[in-house]
Amino acid sequence: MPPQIRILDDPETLAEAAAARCEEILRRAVATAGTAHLALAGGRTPRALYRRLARRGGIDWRRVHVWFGDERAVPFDDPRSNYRMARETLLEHVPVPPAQVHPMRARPPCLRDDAEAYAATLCALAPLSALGVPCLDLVLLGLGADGHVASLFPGTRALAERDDPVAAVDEPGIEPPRLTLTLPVLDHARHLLLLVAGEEKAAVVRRALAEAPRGEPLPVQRLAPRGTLEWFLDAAAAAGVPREGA
Ligand SMILES: O=C1O[C@H](COP(=O)(O)O)[C@@H](O)[C@H](O)[C@H]1O
Repeated sequence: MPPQIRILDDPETLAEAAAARCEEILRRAVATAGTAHLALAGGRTPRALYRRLARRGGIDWRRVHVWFGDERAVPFDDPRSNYRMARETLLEHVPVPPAQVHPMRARPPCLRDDAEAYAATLCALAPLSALGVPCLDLVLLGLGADGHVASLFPGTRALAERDDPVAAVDEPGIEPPRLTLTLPVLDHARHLLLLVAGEEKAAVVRRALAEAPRGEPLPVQRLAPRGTLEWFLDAAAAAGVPREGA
């Protein structure tokens, strides 16, 4: 299925539209399966979305499992922690049972053990494909200016991981080290929402969506989703993307 691209006027409108779409997907998953599995993005872009999601009344959070797409190897109270950001903007404002929130522990020098432990919990609680890959209902992603999604950075080993659902990202140039979901898990999600805002992302968005492929594909271009992929862009990030009818 080709990606769907939605261009919203500004970050606030983007957050509102993405919140409505998340609510719709989570409601449908709960209605269908009784439980929904959601993976959160970190970084700056999703904060406004999480604040809006916390205020929407249509999600039965008691039936949602909350996972993380990636995490930095910092304590959970560190300002760089994706879990801390999600807790402050969303999780402490909704009635999700604590046992259904699954922060990623990333503690060097045990990063590989932490990756294995997270993968084991994910595989135990989420539905699995015939090949044993976790199938999450909704995975939220951001996009780095270098084209990274989750913590799948250009040129890193984690980007090439095809077997393990969770990988350690501990290589020169990545500071602090991280844990990340891998491409097979992202590709098996029923819905991927990619949120991108700000003029500093316009060049990477243009390269990913509007330019002829050149050189090594960006991490975001390595996505091969079995489900839907929806891009939510604000006008600044979408500056180089041709508009329909333009
Ligand atoms: O490092 C990260 O970056 C991406 C993009 O973050 P943003 O601040 O530019 O929105 C994010 O999706 C990822 O979770 C985070 O760890």
